Amino acid sequence: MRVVLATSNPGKVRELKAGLEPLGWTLLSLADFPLRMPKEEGSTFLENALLKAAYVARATGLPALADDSGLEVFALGGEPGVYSARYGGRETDRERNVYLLERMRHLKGEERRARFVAVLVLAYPDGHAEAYEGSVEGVILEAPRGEGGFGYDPLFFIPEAGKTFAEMSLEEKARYSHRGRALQALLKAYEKGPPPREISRLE
Ligand SMILES: Nc1ncnc2c1ncn2[C@H]1C[C@H](O)[C@@H](COP(=O)(O)OP(=O)(O)OP(=O)(O)O)O1
Ligand SMILES: [Mg+2]
Repeated sequence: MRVVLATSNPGKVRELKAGLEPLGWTLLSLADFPLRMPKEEGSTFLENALLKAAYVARATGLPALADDSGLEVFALGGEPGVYSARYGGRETDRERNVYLLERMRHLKGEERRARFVAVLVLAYPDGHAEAYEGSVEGVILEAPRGEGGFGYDPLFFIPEAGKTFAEMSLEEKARYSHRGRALQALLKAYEKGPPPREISRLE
């Protein structure tokens, strides 16, 4: 199967390519189809992922896989959530990390718990779409650690691993991460070919 990765985020492309390898799909990207992507105006990760995947599937005539994901800090009522990519209007990952630390300055210990959520939507040109979700809990450190990954990875610490996502290899991050878990769900659904449509159609 030929599938277009409907993301402009190089960090996501890297993780999706590695995670989908067992399926043997031919993966294309937005570099192969220069499209102007729709505004992500949904109020949930699912809505935004569906918006992106459905748009690219229609525009290319090929199945398309989109990822919408974000960080939810419990003590901040789920911030930054669906605003993770533009938190505080900050333009770069580094600036958004600084902004998040600022917002969390008053929070100590258990109050720094957070989760990462990823929703993958695989949309087909005929309008059929499927969603796969993954999440992981961790703690937001008081200073960044590690050079790998992207986004809030240098601040997101997994106690069980004793590392942030930015200190993990691609393989190790895939085992723990929200996106890795969503990919595992997709892989399981597709291990014997496309799953029956009636159980996976999005309304
Ligand atoms: N321009 C924007 N303004 C406000 N919020 C945004 C904007 N773009 C994305 N978001 C929100 C939607 C998502 O839930 C969250 C994380 O962004 P997300 O779209 O997953 O990452 P991304 O934009 O880096 O990759 P992608 O190319 O896959 O869309 O931030
Ligand atoms: Mg986006």
